[in-house]
Amino acid sequence: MSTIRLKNLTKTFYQKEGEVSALKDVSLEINDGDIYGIIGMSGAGKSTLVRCLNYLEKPTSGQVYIDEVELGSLNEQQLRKERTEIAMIFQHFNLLEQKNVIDNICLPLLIAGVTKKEARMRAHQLLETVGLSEKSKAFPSKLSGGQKQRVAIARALASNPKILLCDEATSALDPQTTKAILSLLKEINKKLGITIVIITHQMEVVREICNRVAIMEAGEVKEEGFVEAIFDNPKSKAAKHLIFKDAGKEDHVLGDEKVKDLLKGGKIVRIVFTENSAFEPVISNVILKFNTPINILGADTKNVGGIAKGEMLIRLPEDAKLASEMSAYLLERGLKVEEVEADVY
Ligand SMILES: Nc1ncnc2c1ncn2[C@@H]1O[C@H](COP(=O)(O)OP(=O)(O)OP(=O)(O)O)[C@@H](O)[C@H]1O
Repeated sequence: MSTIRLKNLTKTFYQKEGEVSALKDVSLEINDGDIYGIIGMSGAGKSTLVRCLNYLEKPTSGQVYIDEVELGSLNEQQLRKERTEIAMIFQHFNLLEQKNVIDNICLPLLIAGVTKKEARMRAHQLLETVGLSEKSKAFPSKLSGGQKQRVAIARALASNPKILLCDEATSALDPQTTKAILSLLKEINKKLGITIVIITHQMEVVREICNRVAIMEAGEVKEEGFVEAIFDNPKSKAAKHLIFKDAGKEDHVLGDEKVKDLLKGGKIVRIVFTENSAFEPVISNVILKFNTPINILGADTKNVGGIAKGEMLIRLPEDAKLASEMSAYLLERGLKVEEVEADVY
């Protein structure tokens, strides 16, 4: 297990066309055993952050501490050693196509000086851990995306890392395979006690397995904290944006154009229910009490860190007084009610 501390990290790329500030004063603390999500839209700086985290990219300023060792203070050899404790998996798996599964997993062990016999034994154990024993002799071209990622995870675990960095590791996978890989990562985190950092642009990935999350936009961390707290009550525009997009996703009620149309009418609010409250009585009661229909735009239940949460998007009537009375009524019933502003989308 391992603690990661980023302190006032900046990274500026100097190019002919000008400077790009990919990271601006990023400070984060990732605790032992966390499954920590770093989420943001394309260009937010996620990949730069993760490359700075293991010093594949040297930050322009600021410090990276792994278990209180500052990576900037290490020489090349020490840094290489430290890096063996930080493994990484990628969106496109990065397996060697000309080597079979077992040889792909053996490779980092052989490079580290482990004997061939030992490496093969360990590789077979790792294949079992990732549930792919029957594919030991297959070549990557014969594997599905999910199977390739399992091999990549086994290879990453070969060096007994303290930290596993996952850079968009499920972005190329279908939803069902994504779930299976995320549940494997969760198991690895629990059983082997490895701290996991997940870089993603998908809120559902964060919801599914992360305990904490940092939301990035334009090189900055806009919001950071426990996933459940941010899901219930997002404060920054960046968090609201990601959560709102996620809310409309599963029932396909809200396509992009449709949302823009809907935002033209009365206020849209997002309501979050816990396990102990149900959608229906509250919504029926509000309709009965105010004798006014409300438009339900989408509703579903989501798994937030293992807890079932209900979520609903409704449009309140255009009459501002009535809308605010309805909001107040919902709030009084202990629901989280949050207005979705047009500029959040
Ligand atoms: N080597 C580089 N040279 C110049 N600019 C770079 C370099 N790497 C990244 N950038 C710029 O830094 C910014 C952040 O990029 P980064 O790849 O970290 O974002 P990201 O959040 O990972 O995006 P994506 O999800 O699209 O990969 C972008 O404006 C990008 O163009």
